Amino acid sequence: MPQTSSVSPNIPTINLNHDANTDNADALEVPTRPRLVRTTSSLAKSLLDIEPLKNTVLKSHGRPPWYDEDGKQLSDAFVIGIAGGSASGKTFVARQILKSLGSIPSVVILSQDSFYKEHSEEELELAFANEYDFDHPDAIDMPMFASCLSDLKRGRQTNIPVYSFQEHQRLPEKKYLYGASVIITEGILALHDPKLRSLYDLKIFVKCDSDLMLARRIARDVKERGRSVEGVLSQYLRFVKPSYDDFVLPTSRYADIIVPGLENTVAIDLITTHVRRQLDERSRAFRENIARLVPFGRPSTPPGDSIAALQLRVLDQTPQLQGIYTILRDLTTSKADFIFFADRLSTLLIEKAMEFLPFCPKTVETPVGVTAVGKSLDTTNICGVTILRSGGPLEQGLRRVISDIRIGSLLVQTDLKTGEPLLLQVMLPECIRQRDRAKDAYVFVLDAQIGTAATAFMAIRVLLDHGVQQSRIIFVAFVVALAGGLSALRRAFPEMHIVTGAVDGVLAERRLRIGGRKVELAKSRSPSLSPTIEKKLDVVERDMVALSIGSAEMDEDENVAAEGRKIWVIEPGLGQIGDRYYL
Ligand SMILES: Nc1ncnc2c1ncn2[C@@H]1O[C@H](COP(=O)(O)OP(=O)(O)O)[C@@H](O)[C@H]1O
Ligand SMILES: O=c1ccn([C@@H]2O[C@H](COP(=O)(O)O)[C@@H](O)[C@H]2O)c(=O)[nH]1
Repeated sequence: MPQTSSVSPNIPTINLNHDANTDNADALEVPTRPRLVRTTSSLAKSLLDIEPLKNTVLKSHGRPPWYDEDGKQLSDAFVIGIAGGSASGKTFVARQILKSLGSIPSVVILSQDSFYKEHSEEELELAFANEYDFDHPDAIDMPMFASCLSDLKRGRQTNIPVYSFQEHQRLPEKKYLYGASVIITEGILALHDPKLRSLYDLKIFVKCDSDLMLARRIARDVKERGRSVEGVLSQYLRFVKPSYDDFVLPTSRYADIIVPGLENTVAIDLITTHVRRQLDERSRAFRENIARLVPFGRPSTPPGDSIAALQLRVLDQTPQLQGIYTILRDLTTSKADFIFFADRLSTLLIEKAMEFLPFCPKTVETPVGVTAVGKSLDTTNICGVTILRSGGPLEQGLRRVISDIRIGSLLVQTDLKTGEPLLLQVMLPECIRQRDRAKDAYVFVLDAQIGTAATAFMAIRVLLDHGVQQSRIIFVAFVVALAGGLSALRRAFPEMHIVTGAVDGVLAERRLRIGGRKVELAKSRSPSLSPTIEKKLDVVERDMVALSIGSAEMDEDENVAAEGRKIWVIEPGLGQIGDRYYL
């Protein structure tokens, strides 16, 4: 008999999405504002320290765009199905694949165990007496399994059941999952159901010696699942082994690859090479493509025409509003004034955005005993989603107007190598996380500005993936650039609403030169600038860098250091609003 190994694998995974996946609504109300995101190298170190969890989206360096310039999903997630006997090493193989894939964007190991059916009192009695057959295909809710997997594969969110082996029962809570580009499904009957099989891009069967499986199962069930050796043996002889022979082993004929349950590094190398190739074929330059579609720079049509064509809801340009913008645009405005006027403006913008909400007629009795007919708003399914960090200054206005509103957040940063946006964290309010509520939700998306529109595309796509209706998304921004990605955004999402107070003409290209950790904007300055303004400019430029590269660590790529990296800046603009507000 082969020797079992007691050495646990060193697994490089970290769950950046962990908090976002909790059902803790408080965590959603007060999103954290990460100033600095850890470097890839420090991430990699932490990855080595943390045991991966099943049924959790694990991310190593963010999710690049999964949709095209029309806002449509480009490709489904890559799904691997792993079947094999109990304790054959399915989870081990899944984790090894994860480890070998290295810096893949986001992955989830979805366990078939989550889909054991709910058990009645009688069934529970049998289960605790080791007399319930958990190994028959009927024990698993295959339609629910296939439906959750299908949602995840198509990029939709899903709410999967949570199963307790100790209690032999499905728990009342559900687990929210969203955003995996690779899904590894594992379970004894993962290849049994034809509908499930049709969802896999790669089918694996882990074949292992029966004695080894039994030995491993006894060790695991006693240690982790609160069982006795006698109980495990009795269940094994009565149900596990017969079902393995009748239902599990026969599914090996559907597998693309049979992997041994021990010493399987070569097989895992082959699998990961295949998966990596498949993922490379799916990746695509998104931001570059929008720029090709609608060349950035200066607007080609008069602003009035563009505003009408783009269906922007712009605040009336009263002298009072112009006064606020003048203060906010002014480089010399103090931080205190900037915050004060940004807060004022955010309230005006949100009040305007409220026009898209469904007010209903309401009759009230006034203090003088007369009835008055008015309007009221049910705020249950109204929420906000802030794009971190620059959308934060709009939250103040939203809370002033709807005091009890739930506000979630999305952290999107620019990949320094590709210039593409990366989705790093998703923390959404409950009314979006639950599919049946998402379709009724009205969502204010808060971001300081729309320039290239790459971040806006990502935010809208996340909401649509959750089932939010496009016409119920209200994007609120302090400023938008006419000659940026706005028209592509409008073309992709014609029904969503955009509310702003300023439409600026130009989206200018700048070069960022990165030398070591020093970053400069390569735009020449007037020689007559006073030292104070020079100093201020340094701060603003540093902040612009933060705008364009987020708070991601700068890489040390030598080519980039020499040539500079291309970034886009709205002109005249307000500078880096998030940083001027917070720093
Ligand atoms: N290839 C392997 N080499 C060494 N130990 C393994 C291997 N595959 C599985 N194991 C060990 O066997 C036990 C059961 O494996 P696991 O992957 O949890 O089984 P399954 O998911 O199929 O029920 C675990 O302790 C695991 O570490
Ligand atoms: O409540 C339960 C549910 C399932 N089982 C046993 O678990 C294995 C499947 O899990 P693996 O991780 O693939 O081993 C299956 O053979 C069932 O017999 C259980 O004992 N109690």
